[in-house]
Amino acid sequence: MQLTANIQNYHFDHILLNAAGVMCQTTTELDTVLASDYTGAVVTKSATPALRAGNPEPRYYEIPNHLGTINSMGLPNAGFDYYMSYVSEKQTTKPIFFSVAGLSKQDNLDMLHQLQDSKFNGLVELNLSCPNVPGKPQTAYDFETTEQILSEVFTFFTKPLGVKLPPYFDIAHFDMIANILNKFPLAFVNTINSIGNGLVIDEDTDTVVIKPKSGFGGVGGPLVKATALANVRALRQRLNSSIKIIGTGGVTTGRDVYEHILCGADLVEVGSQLAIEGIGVFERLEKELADILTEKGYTILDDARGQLKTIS
Ligand SMILES: O=C1NC(=O)NC(C(=O)O)N1
Repeated sequence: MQLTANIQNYHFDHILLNAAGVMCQTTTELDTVLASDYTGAVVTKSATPALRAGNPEPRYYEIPNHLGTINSMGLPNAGFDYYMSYVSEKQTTKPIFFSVAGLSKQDNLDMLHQLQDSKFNGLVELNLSCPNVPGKPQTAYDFETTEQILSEVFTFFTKPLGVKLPPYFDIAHFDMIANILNKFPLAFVNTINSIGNGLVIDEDTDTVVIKPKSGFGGVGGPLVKATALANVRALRQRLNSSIKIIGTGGVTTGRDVYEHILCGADLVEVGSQLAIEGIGVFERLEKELADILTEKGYTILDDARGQLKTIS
């Protein structure tokens, strides 16, 4: 079974990888994802210019009954230079995605200038959708600002760049963000980030389950799958074919991976379920996906990609 994908001249022998934020904050975690025989790549924790402790704990919670997760990490990370030295020294045949999440436009421009001027030969993910920095909006919900940032970025950035988007919930917004993104030579779009500012209550104590922002946090896992699939499908239908799609959100089984592929995803990321199950999730998901493809008569993944049927 051929389970491969390409983004520009990057080839992926496997289509699964971690979602930024999960199992990617330290060199040990990054090495663990890279070393797996069932991942096609790794993405770093979204870096800010300086090291960040992030939000106060508790800031992560696994919702009972396998419903998913809620988090308000607040971009804790070892700082841009830490990840730059990791990617500069790392010998690997697997592509690396370097994720950046500046707290301002200037932060993002500064980090992208450093990446542009560096020897880094992987792909860059501009995270425009973190919902958990108190007082900061999710940039990609502001269409004008998003277009302005991308306009400035592409005056100098020539390496493969993609954006990590928040979920959209309105067809008009799918149209608006796609019209903006199609103006730029993006290598990929990664959709979705967690569904921002959800609220989960502990049924024993009638208390919120995370401390930051009085309990409001990004929701991931099974609870977000329908929204994740819709965003992959809607953007695939609207974006230029040169812009590849990374599908993220709600993946706990090979069937979920397959549904992201049906909607048009080229690569599929695993966040909550990786945090819950550990590195072994990738082998399980790939085997389950391969079984589904075989059952449906496919021998290569490409033939299933985008083949979602509608009702005529
Ligand atoms: O972009 C992000 N999405 C999340 O759900 N959480 C993290 C974070 O809070 O650092 N960042």
